[in-house]
Amino acid sequence: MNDFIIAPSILSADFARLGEEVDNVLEAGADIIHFDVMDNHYVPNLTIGPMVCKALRKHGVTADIDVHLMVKPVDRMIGDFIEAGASIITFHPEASEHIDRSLQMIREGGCKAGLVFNPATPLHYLKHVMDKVDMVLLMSVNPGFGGQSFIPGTLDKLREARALIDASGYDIRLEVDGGVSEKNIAEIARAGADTFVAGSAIFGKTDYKAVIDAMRKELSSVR
Ligand SMILES: O=C(CO)[C@@H](O)[C@H](O)COP(=O)(O)O
Ligand SMILES: [Fe+2]
Repeated sequence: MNDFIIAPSILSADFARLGEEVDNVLEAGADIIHFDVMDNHYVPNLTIGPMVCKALRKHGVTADIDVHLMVKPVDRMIGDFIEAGASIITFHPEASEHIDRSLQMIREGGCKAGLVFNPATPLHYLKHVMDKVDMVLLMSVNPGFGGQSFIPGTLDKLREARALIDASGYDIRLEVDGGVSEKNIAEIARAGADTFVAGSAIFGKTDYKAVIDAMRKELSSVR
């Protein structure tokens, strides 16, 4: 994977033209596709499931699909998304009865595994599973909706997560999700993130390439 990864969240795409939207954003320079799964139980919203992931694969999408599970319980969805062609599957530790088992299920299915931390969820869930995660995802908004404002306290939490990852010696990506735009992406990268989810900042504009290029320009000043 690239040093910095830009992952547009299709939550803000036009669902009536989803295949075309995904093609267009990849053509515009996105690295992977962020796929938000909400169940109206763990979070107060309802979105898309494994059938849509499978349909994108059938449509011809070959880029990595980064599935962010906001569902409870999680394990049944893990199997379904492995089967549907997910590349990365992340879940919220509070939503799993057995975090270690859920992580193992993801890797055994051939996908990369990750844990997602809400703004108020402590990072201590990572302590005993560092060897089983490929991705740590910090939410910079409360999960459930696109278009919210970045919570500034996430920057300190990113620094804390970066230190834990570096000290572990494992190859783990640090992703941030919520309120990311070309205006704050450099500051977020300086705090330690290497993977950036952006929904409304990209799909809310007509020229996806211009936004992604602007993000890359900002990131080039960081490393
Ligand atoms: O997981 C979520 C929201 O729960 C996100 O992936 C959002 O879709 C990000 O949207 P923006 O804040 O970038 O508009
Ligand atoms: Fe997300």
